[in-house]
Amino acid sequence: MANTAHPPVNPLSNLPGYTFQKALGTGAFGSVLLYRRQLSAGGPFEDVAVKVISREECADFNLVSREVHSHRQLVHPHVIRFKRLGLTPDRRFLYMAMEYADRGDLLDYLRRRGRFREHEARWFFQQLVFGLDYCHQRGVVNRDLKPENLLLKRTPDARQELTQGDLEHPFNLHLKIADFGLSKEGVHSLPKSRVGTVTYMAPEVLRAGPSRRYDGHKADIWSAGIVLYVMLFARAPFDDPLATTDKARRDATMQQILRGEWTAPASVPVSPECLDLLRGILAADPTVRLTLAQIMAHPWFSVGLPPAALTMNTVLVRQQTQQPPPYEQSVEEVNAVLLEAQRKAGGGGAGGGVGDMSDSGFMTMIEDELEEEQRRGNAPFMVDPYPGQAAGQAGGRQAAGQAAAAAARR
Ligand SMILES: Nc1ncnc2c1ncn2[C@@H]1O[C@H](COP(=O)(O)OP(=O)(O)OP(=O)(O)O)[C@@H](O)[C@H]1O
Repeated sequence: MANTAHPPVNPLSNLPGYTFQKALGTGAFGSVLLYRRQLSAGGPFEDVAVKVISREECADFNLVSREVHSHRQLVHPHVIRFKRLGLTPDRRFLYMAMEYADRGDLLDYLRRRGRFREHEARWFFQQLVFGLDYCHQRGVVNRDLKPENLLLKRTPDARQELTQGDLEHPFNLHLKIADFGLSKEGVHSLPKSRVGTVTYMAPEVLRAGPSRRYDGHKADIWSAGIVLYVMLFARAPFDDPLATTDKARRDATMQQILRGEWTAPASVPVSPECLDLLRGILAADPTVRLTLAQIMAHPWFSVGLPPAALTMNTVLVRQQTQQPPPYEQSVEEVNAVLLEAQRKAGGGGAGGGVGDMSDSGFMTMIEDELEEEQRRGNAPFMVDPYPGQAAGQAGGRQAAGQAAAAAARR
């Protein structure tokens, strides 16, 4: 698709306090850029990752609104923190400033380092599960968990001796869930997530359609299980690497997922407890799949965790519900930006309104994206985005618990 509204190199050039550093990457809908910003006049600086979304190409502001409001209220050590939504000085782009994860994503790290040892995989998996459980308790499902969307950030107390060349040791890294779906249906007409890998999708997601619903929480748990498998074995449980085209590979992968049959490579030694957990998570039938509470109670998962880590999320959610954490922008300010973006862009997508979003209404804002797609007559995920086209044209365990427990106290 012609990108008629490609952002300039430095779209915030006239925004006081923001200094461009470098481009971080490009997603389905726009760019992500690194900025250094001054928090107050003469005050300290911080690095922020800034997502830039073209207003012209944004087809559904309602969806953007929901994603922004979801992300904004997630305040957790294992979730990328949302900071601010605004319009660029030229008014052509929405920008979203977020916490910057300075060590790239889990996929890149895995590629460079090779498969993790079991205790290293557990370190990251514990963080993923804590972050995911928090999101679910706050009423937010992710539906796009994959190593590319799990970002890494050097821990403040990282130990120099744990670096390996230019690679940090896993125990120096905190995992943070990113990407709350801004790239999905509505923001761009051909979302990359639909085109991209099906590797992390649960069988019930592949089967979903207008008359077949699925539970997004269970689907997230499946995806987390695939992430664990990939960390342990550096390959996906469902795949056909010998397929000759991308489409054939995707089709074969989907069939394998639907059959729900997977094995662990015999060449990689993994403990029986770990395999038992994987079997519980990668159960094709979502009704027998382990819940997050069951995962957290599993002997393989809980190794090295202080008891407080396991109750942290409940405490945190209770505290945040009673007294919302200090957000940089009020809900009214965010809504004003969204309304402004929508108005000038000529009305935006279906429904349009953003006025029903409030802090108190947040907990009722549970996953209804599927419903929305169904209303629009889309059968998500079973759709081949390129019908009739050839493929290729489309262009320290203890520390985890301590971090968790410390966050619970904050
Ligand atoms: N908060 C962040 N800190 C550091 N890097 C980030 C941050 N957010 C995104 N990035 C990086 O920017 C790039 C683009 O991210 P983005 O989320 O837009 O796209 P994507 O995940 O590749 O695709 P899609 O959004 O379609 O799933 C990725 O390489 C990602 O790792």
